[in-house]
Amino acid sequence: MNQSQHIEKQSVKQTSRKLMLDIKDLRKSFGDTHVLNGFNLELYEGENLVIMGKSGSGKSVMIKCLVGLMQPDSGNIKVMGKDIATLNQIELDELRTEIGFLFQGSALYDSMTVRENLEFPLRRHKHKFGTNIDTSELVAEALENVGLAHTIDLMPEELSGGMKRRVALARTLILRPKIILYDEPTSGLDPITSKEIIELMRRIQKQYKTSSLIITHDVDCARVVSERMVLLVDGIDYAKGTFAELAASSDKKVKAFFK
Ligand SMILES: Nc1ncnc2c1ncn2[C@@H]1O[C@H](COP(=O)(O)OP(=O)(O)OP(=O)(O)O)[C@@H](O)[C@H]1O
Repeated sequence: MNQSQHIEKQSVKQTSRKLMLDIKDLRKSFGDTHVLNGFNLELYEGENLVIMGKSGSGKSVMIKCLVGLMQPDSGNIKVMGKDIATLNQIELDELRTEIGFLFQGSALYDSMTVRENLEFPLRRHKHKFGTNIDTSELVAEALENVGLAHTIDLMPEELSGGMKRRVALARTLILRPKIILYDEPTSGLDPITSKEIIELMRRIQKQYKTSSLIITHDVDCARVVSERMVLLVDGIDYAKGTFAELAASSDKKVKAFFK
């Protein structure tokens, strides 16, 4: 039993929905630094779940454990029902193809056109689509979905910051992931471009029915995009609930996120 003060008056009934991610009692320390002290998280099918935590609170460590890049000290992680600790490398790689990443540094390859940037993951994951796939059709469709069909033959240097982020999202979507992990999707963007990216994330989630885990410091992004939120404080899931529920909390540590 951890000492978290869950705020769980969730209006949406989650029990009947499929669990895409299920993290239980995750613990990870580096020497004397206890980063995760019993962190729990559930991501349901089709949901947008936002995680907020101060810088250095362990969000990246949690994501690394989640995708099998870091070994937790203890705890249990299930991705679409599969306990990742029991998977061999091939099974883990296969499971990772179901997860799309949009990280802060999801840079495009500068020496490749937009088209080539999008074809790249398709070539790497050919087995998922079969050998007869029409890559040009998939690339065109993915770009269309982020409103950038006209950029297909441009080089990344010819795109604005917001356009690059949208192309990176198209590159993630082209593999049809069931889960998308977003790490600070709006960082470094001006408010208007941030808003466009947030709108796009919402639209994509509806259109593709993906389940999304979104790490952000951006309160506006959290308000617009989240159905539920988890606050990571002191290495635990300190508070959970909708944006409105958490924003109305009188708890000092929760309030600090909404100032
Ligand atoms: N490989 C590692 N070895 C030692 N300490 C580490 C390692 N990885 C992370 N840490 C420590 O774990 C803590 C959490 O780091 P983490 O990168 O997960 O924070 P974060 O919440 O993602 O921060 P930010 O919002 O700034 O990206 C930090 O104190 C960091 O120094």
